[in-house]
Amino acid sequence: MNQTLDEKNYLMYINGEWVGKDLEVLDVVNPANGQIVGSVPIGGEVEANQAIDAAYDAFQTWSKTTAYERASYLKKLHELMVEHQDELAQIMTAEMGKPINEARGEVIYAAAFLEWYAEEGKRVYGEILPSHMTNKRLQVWKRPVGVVAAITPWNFPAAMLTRKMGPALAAGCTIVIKPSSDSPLTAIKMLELCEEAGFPKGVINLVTGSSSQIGKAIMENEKIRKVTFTGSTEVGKILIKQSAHQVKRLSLELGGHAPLIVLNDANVELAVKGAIASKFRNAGQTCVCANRIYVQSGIHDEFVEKFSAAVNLMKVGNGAETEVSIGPLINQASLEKVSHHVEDALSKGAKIETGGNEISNNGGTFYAPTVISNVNPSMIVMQEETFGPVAPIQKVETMEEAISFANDTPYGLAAYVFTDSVAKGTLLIEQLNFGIVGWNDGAPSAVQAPFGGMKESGVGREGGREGIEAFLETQYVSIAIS
Ligand SMILES: NC(=O)c1ccc[n+]([C@@H]2O[C@H](COP(=O)([O-])OP(=O)(O)OC[C@H]3O[C@@H](n4cnc5c(N)ncnc54)[C@H](O)[C@@H]3O)[C@@H](O)[C@H]2O)c1
Ligand SMILES: O=C[C@H](O)CS(=O)(=O)O
Repeated sequence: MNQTLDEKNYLMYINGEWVGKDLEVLDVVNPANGQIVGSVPIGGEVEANQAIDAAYDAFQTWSKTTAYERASYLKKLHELMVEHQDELAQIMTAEMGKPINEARGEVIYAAAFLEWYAEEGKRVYGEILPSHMTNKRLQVWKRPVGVVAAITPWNFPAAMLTRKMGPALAAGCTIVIKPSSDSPLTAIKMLELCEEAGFPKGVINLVTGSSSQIGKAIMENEKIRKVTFTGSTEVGKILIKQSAHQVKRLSLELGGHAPLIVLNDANVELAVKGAIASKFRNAGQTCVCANRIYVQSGIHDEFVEKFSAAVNLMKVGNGAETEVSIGPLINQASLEKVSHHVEDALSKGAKIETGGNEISNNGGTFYAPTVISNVNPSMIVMQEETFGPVAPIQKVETMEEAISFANDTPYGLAAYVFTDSVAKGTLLIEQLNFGIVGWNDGAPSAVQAPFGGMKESGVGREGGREGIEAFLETQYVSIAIS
């Protein structure tokens, strides 16, 4: 079934059927101009449990297929994503504002998880253990954990979906997906491609609507053995509490507050380029983007000047225009939060180097790419996730001072260091409490690498070998042979 972008009413996908046409609908709004680009059914507990039942029934068969059979479906879906790259990117830009070139890149990055895990599923090895007794044989098996619920955020609507779907399906699990109500259309298009790829009914299901009701059903239905969540730390903590009564397996990819450290011996041009790449991706609405920048005093003024000059070249506008590099924030609440962070910083002595203002443009929620200097730790922008195009810069005297400031946060997702000294870079990595570190690299994410955070940035990893372990249970078997 093909629902083009201009069709207003999209549907959910449960047990191989497009359903929900009689339900109340939720409008999806383009943040660049406030126009409605589609509507989705407001599903709740009933629809969520129908999807869970379908996934449970399908698991009985899907879990018994070979990794090679499952890989063939995943590779077909990968091909379809690449084939439909432009359409997926246009839907993504229309519903959440990401500049079209970034959206196109996300589609390919997202598809890569399917291709990588299609192969990784074939390498889920067990073990034969040396026995301690002549009459025993010891084995270790890896089993699919069961029915998985995946709850995804709005900011990377394709990649956060395939980073879960890929390993879960490759491991032999079936899945119920709940996308963000801010960006459900990308997920719906993905399910159309899943249907085209020929996945058996019930293996992949999509429910849209009330996050609290759908979440309640997910956390209360015993058929769900694993919940994989990507989103804010606040919601992650709710899910941790809800998971306790059934000891549901959880993977949590949560919020971040990345420090970016530039030492005196850094290549300044490279540091500026890396800081731009990290900070302004998706208009700063990225979990791993630099949220605070610490620059050593010896090159501070040069960095601020060159960084601000580069930011001034950025074009703000509707992401559908290829020359636009900064799209809108996802909604009015996000715009107000970003404004509040900047106003708070200014009230505490920060200086605007460039930007610092909302942009009124055709009804969209735009904020100018902004650089503020003379910041200090008392400012909200240096403590809470801004999730916007604001780069606060604090001058530091020593590397040790930078490390102390960098680690002074409940988050531990990503950090960035720019130095050409192997000794200093090594010491920085060893002392920074973050799950992902870019050394002279503002864009470290890769499908083959473990992605995830320490402290309140999450539990577990997605991507890489660890990413499929999240969907497996280990079973130890002791066989007495006489
Ligand atoms: N660590 C990562 O890999 C990663 C990746 C992307 C985004 N994020 C984080 O996600 C946040 C931005 O995404 P967001 O605004 O969509 O986050 P969010 O926490 O508001 O929502 C995430 C998902 O959870 C759902 N949800 C909300 N309340 C729920 C509840 N009570 N029960 C069940 N589901 C519920 C939402 O509908 C959405 O689908 C930021 O904090 C960002 O740092 C982290
Ligand atoms: O927003 C969070 C994403 O996980 C960022 S990335 O695309 O994985 O780098």
